[in-house]
Amino acid sequence: MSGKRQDYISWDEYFMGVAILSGRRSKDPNTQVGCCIVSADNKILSMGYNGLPRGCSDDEFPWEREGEDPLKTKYVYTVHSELNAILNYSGGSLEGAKLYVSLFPCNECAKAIIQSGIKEVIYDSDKYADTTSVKASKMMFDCAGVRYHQYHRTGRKVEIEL
Ligand SMILES: O=c1ccn([C@H]2C[C@H](O)[C@@H](COP(=O)(O)O)O2)c(=O)[nH]1
Ligand SMILES: [Zn+2]
Repeated sequence: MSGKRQDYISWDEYFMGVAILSGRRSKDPNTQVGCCIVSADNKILSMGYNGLPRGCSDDEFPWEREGEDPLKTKYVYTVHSELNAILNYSGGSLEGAKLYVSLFPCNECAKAIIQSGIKEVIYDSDKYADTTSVKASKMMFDCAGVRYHQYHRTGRKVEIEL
C-alpha cells in the first residue's frame, strides 16, 4: 500500500503562495503586493493586489514614484492589496480572519485591517520597516490586539506551467 504524499505544501506556504501569485497581477513596476485573507479554519475568503480603482486605466494613470506634481505619481491613485482584498470580500464579516500579505501593511491598510476584524497578519517583506507609516501600523496593531509575524520562508520552489 502506498502512503500519502509527503511533499505537499503547508498551510502557510499555500496562503503566502496565493498572496504572492495574486501580486503577479499588479502593474506596479517597482513593488507588486499580493494579499490573501483566510478564515480561522483555513478557508480562503478573499484576495487582492495593488492596482488602480475600477475604471481608471493602467495605461493612462502614472506609475512613477517621484515627481514635482504628486498628481503625476502612482501614490495618490493606487488601491493597496490589503484594501482590495477586504473590499473584494462579499461574504459578510471578516471577524477573526488571518491576512497573508507579501509586504507589511501601511498605516492606512492597518486601519482597514483592524476595523474589519482581522486578528492576525502574516507578512513576507518588511522593507519599509523604518518608515513612519509602518511604525504607525505596528503601534495600532499592538493596541488593537492584531497579532503580526513574519512568514518563515522555507526555500521550497513551486513550479507551475501556465
Ligand atoms: O500596505 C501597502 C503598502 C503599499 N502597497 C503598494 C502601493 C504601491 O503600489 C506599492 C509601493 O510602491 P513603492 O514603489 O515600493 O513605494 O505597494 C500596498 O499594496 N500595500
Ligand atoms: Zn496600504
